[in-house]
Amino acid sequence: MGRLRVTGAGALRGTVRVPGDKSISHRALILASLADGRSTITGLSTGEDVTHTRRALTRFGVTFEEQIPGQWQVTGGLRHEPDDVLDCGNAGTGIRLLAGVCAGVDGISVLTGDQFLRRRPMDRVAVPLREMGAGVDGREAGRFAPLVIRGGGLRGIAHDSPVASAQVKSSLLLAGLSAAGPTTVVEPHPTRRHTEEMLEAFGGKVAVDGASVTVHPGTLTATDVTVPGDPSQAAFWVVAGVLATDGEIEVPGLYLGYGRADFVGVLQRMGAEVDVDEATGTVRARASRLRSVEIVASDIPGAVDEIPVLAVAAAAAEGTTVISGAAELRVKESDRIASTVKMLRAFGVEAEERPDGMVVHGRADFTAGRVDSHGDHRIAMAAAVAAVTRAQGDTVIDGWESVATSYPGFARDLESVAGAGVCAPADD
Ligand SMILES: O=C(O)C1=C[C@@H](OP(=O)(O)O)[C@@H](O)[C@H](O)C1
Ligand SMILES: C=C(OP(=O)(O)O)C(=O)O
Repeated sequence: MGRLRVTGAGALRGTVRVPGDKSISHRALILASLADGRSTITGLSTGEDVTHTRRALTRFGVTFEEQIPGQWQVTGGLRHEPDDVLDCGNAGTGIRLLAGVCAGVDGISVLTGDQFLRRRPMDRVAVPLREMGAGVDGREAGRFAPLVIRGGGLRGIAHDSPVASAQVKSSLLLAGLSAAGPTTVVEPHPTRRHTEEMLEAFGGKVAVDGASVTVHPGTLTATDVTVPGDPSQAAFWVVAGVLATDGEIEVPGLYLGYGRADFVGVLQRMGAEVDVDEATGTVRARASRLRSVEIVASDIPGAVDEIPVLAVAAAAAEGTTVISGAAELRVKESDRIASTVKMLRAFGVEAEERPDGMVVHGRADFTAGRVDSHGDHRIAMAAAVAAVTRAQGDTVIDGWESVATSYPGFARDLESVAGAGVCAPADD
């Protein structure tokens, strides 16, 4: 198992260019595959999740050619069932969005993933896709992958989603492209709008009205997509800049659209010196004194993947932070309520689980610890931020290899802001 040793550093300074947005990358690959003609995608995420989605799409006969690093030419026209099992790796976004695609094509598709993905709930897409007319089966009556989908002959539905999930919404919108009649999804809280935004760019007919989205069936036309930087990855550097004794970090070129950068507002509520330049998509962070905050249900959809690193910020704040309305965290790559609390405790922080969140008691310094990522990239990266900014001594993070799912160059970027030698592979 891969391990990373991280040493504390007083100063964290510089500019970090994060990888292309993971959510946008999955969608760019899928929509370019469905579209007729050739699309060029520039700045695609280099993470393994997105690579799995690209490879899965080749099973449908779509071709991808990397012209220069990060720039892909896609020849779309996906119409037929895949010729092999689709391995989605660790990617919840990949499997759920592809399930929608598979429901829309005539024939049989089988989708699976790694040991973590096979534990995550799939009934949230299986149930509405069945209602649209697809046959969806899987382990435990379709609750878990591997999933077997018999696609084609769909009808549009109106789905009241019990969970605020952009993956569920997107899965149904993708299936809806080939259904008879419009498909509407209503969410309990509005979530990120990448699928809606990109469907429009590819000539799809989609209408957003608050928490309700409707797609009309139709074909897509190839277009070129430039993938902006991933705000979820930027969050690690922003929190690092805020927590460092001497911190000043900027992250340019980010997607700052709806439902993705709400972590900035949460940090500002905590008293962090963080500002945003919308024109250049830049977020800048400076070392700040933080106070505790309440993070509630309405904060979650726009900061869902940032909760582990926001919990690290809370652990360094004065007072007690309560996070609620975040039960969805239990069904991510790990149970992120349990794994975040365990990670904080490994640094000597007092923290408790709640069924739908956690309580974090802030303290001035962390003790260096040994942390387990639980196979979860966001826990590993949040731990690295805690270790480099606040821990006294060296920290070893077990399961560091999970970081490759979304941010293979994270350790290199950490050295670029904190100094060469601040982290290194560990043997013990
Ligand atoms: O649609 C997406 O790209 C994503 C939606 C979120 O998941 P849910 O839809 O399950 O909330 C998020 O956690 C995930 O990292 C990416
Ligand atoms: C939850 C995540 O991704 P996914 O659901 O695509 O596995 C994530 O990247 O934090």
